[in-house]
Amino acid sequence: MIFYSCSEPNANRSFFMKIIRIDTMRKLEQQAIASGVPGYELMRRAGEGAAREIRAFARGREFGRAVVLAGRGNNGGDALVVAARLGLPVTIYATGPLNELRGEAAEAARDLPENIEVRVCDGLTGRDFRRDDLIIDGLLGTGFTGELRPRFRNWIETANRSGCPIAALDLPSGINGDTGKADSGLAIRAELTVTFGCPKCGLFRADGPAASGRLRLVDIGVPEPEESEGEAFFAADAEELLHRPAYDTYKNLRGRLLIAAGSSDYSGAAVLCSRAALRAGAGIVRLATPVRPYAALPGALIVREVDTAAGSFDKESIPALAEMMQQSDAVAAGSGWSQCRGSAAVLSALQEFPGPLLLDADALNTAAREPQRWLRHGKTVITPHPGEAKRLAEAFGVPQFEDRTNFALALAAKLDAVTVLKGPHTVVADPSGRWSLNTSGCAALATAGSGDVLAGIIGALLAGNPEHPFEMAKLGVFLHGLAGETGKAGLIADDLPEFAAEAKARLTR
Ligand SMILES: NC(=O)C1=CN([C@@H]2O[C@H](COP(=O)(O)OP(=O)(O)OC[C@H]3O[C@@H](n4cnc5c(N)ncnc54)[C@H](O)[C@@H]3O)[C@@H](O)[C@H]2O)[C@@H](O)CC1
Ligand SMILES: [K+]
Repeated sequence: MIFYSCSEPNANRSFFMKIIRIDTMRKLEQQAIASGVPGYELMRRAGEGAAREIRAFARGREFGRAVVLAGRGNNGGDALVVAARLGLPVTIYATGPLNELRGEAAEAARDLPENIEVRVCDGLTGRDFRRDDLIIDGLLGTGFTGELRPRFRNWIETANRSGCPIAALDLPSGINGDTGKADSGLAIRAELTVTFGCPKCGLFRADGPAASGRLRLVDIGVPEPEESEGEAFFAADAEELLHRPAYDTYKNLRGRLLIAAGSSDYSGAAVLCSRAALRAGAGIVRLATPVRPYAALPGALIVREVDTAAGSFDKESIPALAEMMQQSDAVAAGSGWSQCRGSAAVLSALQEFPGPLLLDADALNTAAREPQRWLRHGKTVITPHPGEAKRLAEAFGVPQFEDRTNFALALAAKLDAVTVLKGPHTVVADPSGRWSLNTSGCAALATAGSGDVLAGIIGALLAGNPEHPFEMAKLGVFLHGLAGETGKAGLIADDLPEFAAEAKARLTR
């Protein structure tokens, strides 16, 4: 309808989001070179793309200098390309003389502008970094094997200890690209990792997520991989899903969302969820809530206080909800509910909604309390954090796999619901067996109310595009992650809806 221009999502639409192993990446590079793209051209694309992403990362932050750590392999070659394009004063710390580099890296060294300072260093100390430095990690990429050599331990430890933000190229140095393990117990801790061609498995496994931070992907023009270890969701995927609404659209067409949220204890959750839904582009948002919140409500919101006996949704709320469901394209429920004896009956009533239903927070805890009442078949999105997922698993007899992807898939299959298992690289799993890992976001999202905002964003997307809950859940999680990234120090959940709207606007064609 609004966001999605195709009638059916194409499972093979964006090959570049396939997560692959290192040997597959090497094969793709060789294929690209064999088809006539020079190796140095691939490196140039990688470096230029990384510089673009790093400039975006640095925008609004006051870096005085970029310190580029360059190893002797092609990861170091990428770093030299980046150094020339950052638009910041640059100092390169190289592990060896640049005139000893080979292959594409030697070509990058040849093209390095002469005015860039290069220091060949054995070891680094804290004095080699300034407070306002941005560090670029081009020490080790996919060629890293075995134990870190002592000199690299010193470089990585010193960079991590400097307190300066680090942007890693392709992989955080020290992380095994396949297993994600920091085999020597040490790896660069990056805030941003810009990876090239296809995302590597190691970014999503073991120590990889904590070491790599938010991820960006640069398309360097390698062919589509045949092998894949899974899917990851990047900006290009969001761009594909987001389209400007038609000029002659109207509010009903942009999606009508009913939010059933809040209680006398948690009235703010209803406000966060509603605000997020409005900012995410729902045409009409109606809030059903037991208690009028203290916090200021957006004027655009339609609010109805529902009857309850105890200040949280119960049997008495059902007639109002049923009436409001008839005016809605999607329903999002559970944020700030708190639980009472009557909430199970409310959940049963909501499950009769024929369109997409998103269930969050205490709606999920309610389902876990009375699993025998679960009626839904399809068109459901659940957004559990790990604690809620555990309760659901116990109630519904779902094996609690340690691997989060398998766990989310098992929940999705059992409940016949798109499952958004929240955490670093949130997993979105579809009952069909498809799954995707999110790549946006940062620690700032681990804050009270963040989940209420996520529920509102996905709810709005579902209302606008009810036929594609899996795609809309992935998109909503991605936008929510970007919103967290744009936050300044002291970000709170109240800031997220506006930031999510800005992120969406940047990605909308
Ligand atoms: N080949 C290509 O076409 C492209 C490669 N690209 C870049 O090239 C990288 C791969 O390049 P390389 O294969 O040259 O490998 P890397 O540059 O990742 O690593 C090789 C270097 O690491 C050293 N090394 C390996 N294990 C070590 C250890 N345990 N301790 C310390 N040093 C160690 C090696 O001696 C060598 O100097 C990718 O990660 C990516 O950044 C990109 O430029 C895109 C195109
Ligand atoms: K690196």
